[in-house]
Amino acid sequence: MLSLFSLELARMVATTVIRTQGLLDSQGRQIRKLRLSITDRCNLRCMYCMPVDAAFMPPQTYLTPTEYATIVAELVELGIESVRLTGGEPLLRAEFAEIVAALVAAGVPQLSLTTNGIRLVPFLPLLAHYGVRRLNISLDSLDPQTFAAISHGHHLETVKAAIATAVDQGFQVKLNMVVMAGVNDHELVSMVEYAKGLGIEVRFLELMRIGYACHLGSDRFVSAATMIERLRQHYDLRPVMRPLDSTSFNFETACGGQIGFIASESQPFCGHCSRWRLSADGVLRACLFKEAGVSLRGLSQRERYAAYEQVLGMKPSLRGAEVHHAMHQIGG
Ligand SMILES: Nc1nc2c(ncn2[C@@H]2O[C@H](COP(=O)(O)OP(=O)(O)OP(=O)(O)O)[C@@H](O)[C@H]2O)c(=O)[nH]1
Ligand SMILES: C[S@@+](CC[C@H](N)C(=O)[O-])C[C@H]1O[C@@H](n2cnc3c(N)ncnc32)[C@H](O)[C@@H]1O
Ligand code: SF4
Ligand code: SF4
Repeated sequence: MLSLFSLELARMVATTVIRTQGLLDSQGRQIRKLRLSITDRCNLRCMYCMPVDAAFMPPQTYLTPTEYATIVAELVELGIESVRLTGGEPLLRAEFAEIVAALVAAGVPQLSLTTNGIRLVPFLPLLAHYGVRRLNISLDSLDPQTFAAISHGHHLETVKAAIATAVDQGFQVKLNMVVMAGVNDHELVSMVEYAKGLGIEVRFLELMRIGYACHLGSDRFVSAATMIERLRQHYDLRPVMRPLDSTSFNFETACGGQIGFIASESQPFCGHCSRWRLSADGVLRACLFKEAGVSLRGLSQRERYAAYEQVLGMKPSLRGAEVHHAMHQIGG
């Protein structure tokens, strides 16, 4: 009886702390960004993300739009300032429009989207209506055959058309390209030129050792330092100031255009990490590279606040070397 009482008391003290201090962890990292995966399914099969015969969660395990809104409203109250919808491919989620509407109604200050772009164009009016202006679009190659070899889909023209339309309509678009040796690393300059032509930022991602990517040999890896060295042969790169918790570090070129690098392998950015992740089936995680998380499904409000407190203590100081859970299930 006494121990139950002590447990309850500890829970009350803990939740009082997050209610007053917000989501500040013991290493001084303030959690202010949430990556929200709304499905683990995808219409592509990128060679570093999932196998062709990938297994998916049953859709009935997904949180509902109302459940997302309830959780996100609580997290906004605790200091979450921005929510990025991701997946899997978020635009495949049947209730996408309802989720966006529910999140906006829940008071999310900034809502953004990471997508492969295939189904983007019909959603642009909805996104504009709800003020979702920041779109990160994945584009790993400008060559149709390489694009298909990486993604197992023949959608290069559709994605390029979606990028052009979104830019035309005033969305703030950033491109994400995962760079792999002997696959697409010869396209760094052409990607910079393509982005420059559209007046948008391109970010080159190091291949991370997560989930299905662990089956790729280390000889596929290209470090940001190598990419920069190659790009410096073509451009004068000037460093640009970025927020401390930015995933990328950026440069601008003398001829305009920003180039960023997401160097999670060679230069992990955990010291200032401000992100949590919520998977489509409701598991809240403190870190992309940690299997462990806490399921929020079916919890009462009091239990959820205790779960937030628990997750606050789960972010490592540094990421592990690799992790085997699937990127598309965690919310990449
Ligand atoms: N290790 C690690 N990688 C991350 C983290 N957040 C994002 N990334 C990597 O960066 C990639 C691109 O992220 P995006 O979805 O474009 O979003 P972002 O860069 O976090 O967001 P913005 O800064 O708002 O553009 C992800 O797919 C991951 O590969 C993180 O917290 N840890
Ligand atoms: C998992 S996807 C989800 C959103 C959407 N389907 C897309 O591709 O933009 C988010 C981002 O994760 C990146 N990604 C996935 N696996 C990765 C890996 N092993 N290393 C680096 N980036 C990876 C993708 O390139 C993409 O930019
Ligand atoms: S990276 Fe995105 S588009 Fe590619 S398979 Fe994974 S979820 Fe799909
Ligand atoms: S590896 Fe984990 S702690 Fe490090 S930046 Fe990514 S999510 Fe944050």
